[in-house]
Amino acid sequence: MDLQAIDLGVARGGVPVLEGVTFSLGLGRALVLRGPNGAGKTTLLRTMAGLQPPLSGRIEGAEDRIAYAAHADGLKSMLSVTENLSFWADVFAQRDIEPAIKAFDLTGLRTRLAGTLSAGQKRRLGLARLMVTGRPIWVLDEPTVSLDAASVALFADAVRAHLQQGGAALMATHIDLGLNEAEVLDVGKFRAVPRVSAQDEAFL
Ligand SMILES: Nc1ncnc2c1ncn2[C@@H]1O[C@H](COP(=O)(O)OP(=O)(O)OP(=O)(O)O)[C@@H](O)[C@H]1O
Repeated sequence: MDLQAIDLGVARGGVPVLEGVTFSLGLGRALVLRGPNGAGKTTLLRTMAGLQPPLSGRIEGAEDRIAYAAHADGLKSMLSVTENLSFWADVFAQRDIEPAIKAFDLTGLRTRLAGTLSAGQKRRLGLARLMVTGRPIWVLDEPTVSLDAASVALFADAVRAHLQQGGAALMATHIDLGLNEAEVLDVGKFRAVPRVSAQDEAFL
């Protein structure tokens, strides 16, 4: 089943940010959200991931199918790299963390406490967690922040493999990952129109 946004309205801090957002994301596909800073990409991704309710419209095909990775890595600093991944694998009733360790080049860091990793290494570990969720739809907010060119390439490979295995990815990123499969959605066209209140109309 596709992940669908249907006439979706999203708000931040009580203020409508986007409205009428409609798209469909099929398995095997990637959709990249574009738009300038503050356009509403994070707000839309958080809503799609179920972290906040929509203001209007609806979302189909999301239930228990989304793995979300945001700016904050949310790693357990006093657990090692393998312990962090095993913890997440347990949460999602998965077992094998080896493909994730390999895909994100974490082999030499297995026993390191997550709190001692560099920013880019933490990011790699945060993204590796996606693979141990077993969830088909990855929702990613600026996944390449702190990553060097080699790590961006690893990440792009992991997304490509995920799509080839029948997964899907919805992401906000300012950089081109070189994913031929990716479609682009400019959120600017869904910008919410500021409402003129009834009180203001008396002064027109
Ligand atoms: N807690 C908050 N309260 C009120 N407004 C907020 C809050 N957080 C964000 N906003 C505003 O909501 C709007 C949408 O922000 P959002 O983070 O979704 O944009 P974005 O497209 O992801 O931006 P960026 O590319 O900078 O990450 C912005 O105008 C932002 O200032």
